[in-house]
Amino acid sequence: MGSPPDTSKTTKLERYNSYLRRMSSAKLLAASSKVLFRATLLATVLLIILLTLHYPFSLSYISIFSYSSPSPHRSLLSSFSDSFGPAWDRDVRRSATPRRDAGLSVLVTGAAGFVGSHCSLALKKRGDGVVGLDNFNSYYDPALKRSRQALLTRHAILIVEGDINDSSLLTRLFATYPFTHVLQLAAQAGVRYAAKNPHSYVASNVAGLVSLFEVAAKSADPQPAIVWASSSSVYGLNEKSPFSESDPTDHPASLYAATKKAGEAIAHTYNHIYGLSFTALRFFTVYGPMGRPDMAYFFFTKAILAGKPITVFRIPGGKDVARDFTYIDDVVKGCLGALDTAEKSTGTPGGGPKTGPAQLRVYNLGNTTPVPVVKLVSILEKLLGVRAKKNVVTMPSNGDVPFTHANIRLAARDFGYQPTTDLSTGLQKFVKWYVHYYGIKLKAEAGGGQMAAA
Ligand SMILES: O=C(O)[C@H]1O[C@H](OP(=O)(O)OP(=O)(O)OC[C@H]2O[C@@H](n3ccc(=O)[nH]c3=O)[C@H](O)[C@@H]2O)[C@H](O)[C@@H](O)[C@@H]1O
Repeated sequence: MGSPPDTSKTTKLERYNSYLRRMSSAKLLAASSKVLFRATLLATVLLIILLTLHYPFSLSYISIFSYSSPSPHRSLLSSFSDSFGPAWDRDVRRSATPRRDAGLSVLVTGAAGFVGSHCSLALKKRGDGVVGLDNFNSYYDPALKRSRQALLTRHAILIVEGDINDSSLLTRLFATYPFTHVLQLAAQAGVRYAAKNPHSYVASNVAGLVSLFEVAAKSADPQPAIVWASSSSVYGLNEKSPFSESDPTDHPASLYAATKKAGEAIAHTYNHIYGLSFTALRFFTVYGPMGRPDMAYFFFTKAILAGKPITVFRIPGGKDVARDFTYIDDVVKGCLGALDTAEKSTGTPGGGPKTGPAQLRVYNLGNTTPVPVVKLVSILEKLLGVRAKKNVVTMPSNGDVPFTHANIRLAARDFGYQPTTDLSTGLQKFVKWYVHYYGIKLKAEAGGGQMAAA
């Protein structure tokens, strides 16, 4: 018999092979876990990007703009109008639903605008539901509109990006939520710009208005009550002072004024035929924090701080041009008062006959104290601590009127409108916001305690 084979070497080899096999499967496992982890991470990132593009408001509660930043860029959060779907519907309903008993649900058009953003915040703060609509056009710095949007987003107010001329978007909004009110502030503003770009006024202030009224009359169920921005400019070359709502408005001095006057006539028609409830608010040169850069008090401030000249208009014959400058907080109170007292529309949804006459109102929202523009400049000089370089010229005849002065008796009687902010106080608040927003430091100059921009 031969000796048994020596298996010790074979056994060692097998053990070694099995060790190698265990090692390589462990490595394989580790490697495949890494791949799996990376793939999951990539998929998550892709999913987030997709969600952001398609359901912007779901993520827009995360604040990405600073209120004080002068140049927030357009973000992924902005295009709502082409994002219809269950998440969009849910976001609209969430933003539109009031948080108080008998609260209003208001569609605010022009919500990224000056008056629109302030009104939206005030409504939301008292527990009303608000959905904004804005086309974010570039008539003035869209970054400021995005900044206002960011502020509204932080208060859980959704702004849908779209135009009032987009009937299908409007129809979709009303189908998604039964808004009780519309605060129609989307418009092409500015008196002198109308000479440069007349068609933009017709597109927004006439065609856009008709588009909104059509949907409100024929698609919305229930029909909302509509409160909307007319303008003190409809008084045109009126010489009677103060201006009362019953004064004639037959002499508009600008195409802007003419389109606002047309808006009042169009509202009358939709009230008469379809029973839509309308309240027109004639705003008198509204100013304040987060204001419009195309307005004189705003661009005067910018020019004065930059040491650049400003042009101050005078009426032929040397009289001062004057405006009934009205502070934003006073106007907001007027807008809310008008909404609160607006009666329901009386039409039949679908555009059928009205069941009875509907409310049709017009109110001045002014300050009642006209101030010469030269006085406005001297207040700014004091607040900024810089002397303005003034070019005083005769007012060109491209849309401006010599003066405005509101009689507010009707608004006071019907919803307690009472402006409380004088121009100095209001401009002080504006300047405080302006220097903060644009990161400007006003510093004391050596000697004389004068202030200057750093
Ligand atoms: O109340 C209104 O109905 C209107 O108020 C303002 O229009 P306006 O009063 O002309 O406001 P600004 O453009 O800010 O002008 C204010 C005053 O400064 C004067 N101004 C304007 C520009 C300029 O370079 N120099 C100057 O002296 C104007 O003549 C006016 O008296 C708004 O721009 C309109 O959108 C609004 O509808």
